[in-house]
Amino acid sequence: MSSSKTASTLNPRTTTYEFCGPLGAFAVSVGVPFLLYALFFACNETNGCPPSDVEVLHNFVASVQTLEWWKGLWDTEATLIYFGWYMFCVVSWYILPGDWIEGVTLRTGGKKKYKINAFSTFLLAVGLTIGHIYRSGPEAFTFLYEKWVGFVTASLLMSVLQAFYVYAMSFKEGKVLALGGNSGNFIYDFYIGRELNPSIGSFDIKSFNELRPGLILWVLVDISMACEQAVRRGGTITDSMWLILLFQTWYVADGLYNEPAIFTTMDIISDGFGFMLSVGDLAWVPFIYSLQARYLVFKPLELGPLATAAILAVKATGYWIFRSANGEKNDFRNGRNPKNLKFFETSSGSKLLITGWWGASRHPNYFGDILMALSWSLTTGFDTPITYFYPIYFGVLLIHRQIRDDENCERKYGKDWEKYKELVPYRIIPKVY
Ligand SMILES: NC(=O)C1=CN([C@@H]2O[C@H](COP(=O)(O)OP(=O)(O)OC[C@H]3O[C@@H](n4cnc5c(N)ncnc54)[C@H](OP(=O)(O)O)[C@@H]3O)[C@@H](O)[C@H]2O)C=CC1
Ligand SMILES: CC(C)=CCC[C@@H](C)[C@H]1CC=C2C3=C(CC[C@@]21C)[C@@]1(C)CC[C@H](O)C(C)(C)[C@@H]1CC3
Repeated sequence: MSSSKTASTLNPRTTTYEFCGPLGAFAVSVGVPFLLYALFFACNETNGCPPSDVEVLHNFVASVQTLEWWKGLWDTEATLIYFGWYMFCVVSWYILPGDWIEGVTLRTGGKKKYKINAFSTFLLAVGLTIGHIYRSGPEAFTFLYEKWVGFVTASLLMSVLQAFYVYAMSFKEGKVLALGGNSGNFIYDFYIGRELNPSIGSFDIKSFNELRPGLILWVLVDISMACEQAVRRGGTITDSMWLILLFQTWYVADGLYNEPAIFTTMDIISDGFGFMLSVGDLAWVPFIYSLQARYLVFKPLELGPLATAAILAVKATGYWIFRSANGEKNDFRNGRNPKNLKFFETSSGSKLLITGWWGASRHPNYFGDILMALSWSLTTGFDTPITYFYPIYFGVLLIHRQIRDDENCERKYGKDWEKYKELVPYRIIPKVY
């Protein structure tokens, strides 16, 4: 077989588009950076959240027309700190000890190996931060609040640079491309991700970005918001700030502690690494997911014991569903079945769970995740719809993800997937959707 024939068998052309094709890919690529800035300018202490005054809006539109305003998006110090932070994560990956574990079997028949030390990187980063605050006071860690826009720009710059790098490197010989990212259309492939697992030596770029620089930064951003609130309130923070700090730190710590579970997710198994994931991991997660904490800096809120208990109940229910569902699947995919769950065997040889959480709906983990997202927004009360952006976006993302995953599974399992759908008819919320 000629080498070009081998390449086309291994990496077939993508013939169907997701995200409404190149136009949709272009819209999201422009829309995500736009939203990152828009959610800051539409929700901050100077303009309000949302700006209520027509004059504020008018002044804002006028200032955008000046060069000075555009220059304000750039902050050299923030950029240097951000790139330093990224290097800290890379060096931690390299020097901190960790087991090397195998991911799932790739379509080439091989398996990739990943170093498991995301949780220790998290402990190191948070430990150093808390030590710094303890020594120098909360005012020493408010710079993420003060230089917000500069950090957003820096993270966008890093996302764009990485997306171009992986796109260019994907043309080197012998690369395994994502089945959905090889359309030949630059805009689409750049966005979706052309190469399945871009890496530099044993350093896997996709899983590294998904778990470390953005996810851990999100917790540091929340800590910085709590510090800013503490400075303003003479050293104390509100119960709502404690809650958001606890919830989101828990969510991140849980994801990192269960690092091996990420190797059975859709992003790692079937999606390529392109602008969608680079900007999602590096900019969107730390600077959009922390919106509630940033809001609570300038709108401090004491919830009281009843509201706190109710919000805790929503969070705990969501977490219980999310963790047990992800645990059941991860155990099962790694050859364990401690709960003795029933399954059916597909003709591809792979098995699908049909009892336990995966018998209640086809994506029970999404349901738990949405409940947790809702609990985070509830900590901000009901004065503005803007802090509810996250659960709304997340609902849309997960519904879209469920459709994409259903299509992937249909391709993988053919008629068996139809049978599975009859056995498990609900998509996300058991008995409802
Ligand atoms: N916070 C955030 O912003 C986001 C969080 N997430 C979270 O990430 C996690 C991973 O999500 P994602 O990868 O999309 O989806 P899942 O973890 O649900 O994984 C989907 C895969 O699971 C396998 N599977 C499906 N049904 C069964 C079954 N019955 N038994 C065994 N295996 C089955 C299939 O792969 P195969 O059969 O090939 O193994 C399928 O492709 C979720 O918890 C989600 O909530 C996701 C996106 C954003
Ligand atoms: C349009 C746009 C900005 C898309 C990007 C989506 C990304 C933000 C998400 C895609 C999948 C994600 C996952 C997590 C964070 C968000 C992104 C990157 C995750 C790391 C969060 C923590 C969880 O425990 C998780 C490990 C299960 C999860 C994996 C998927």
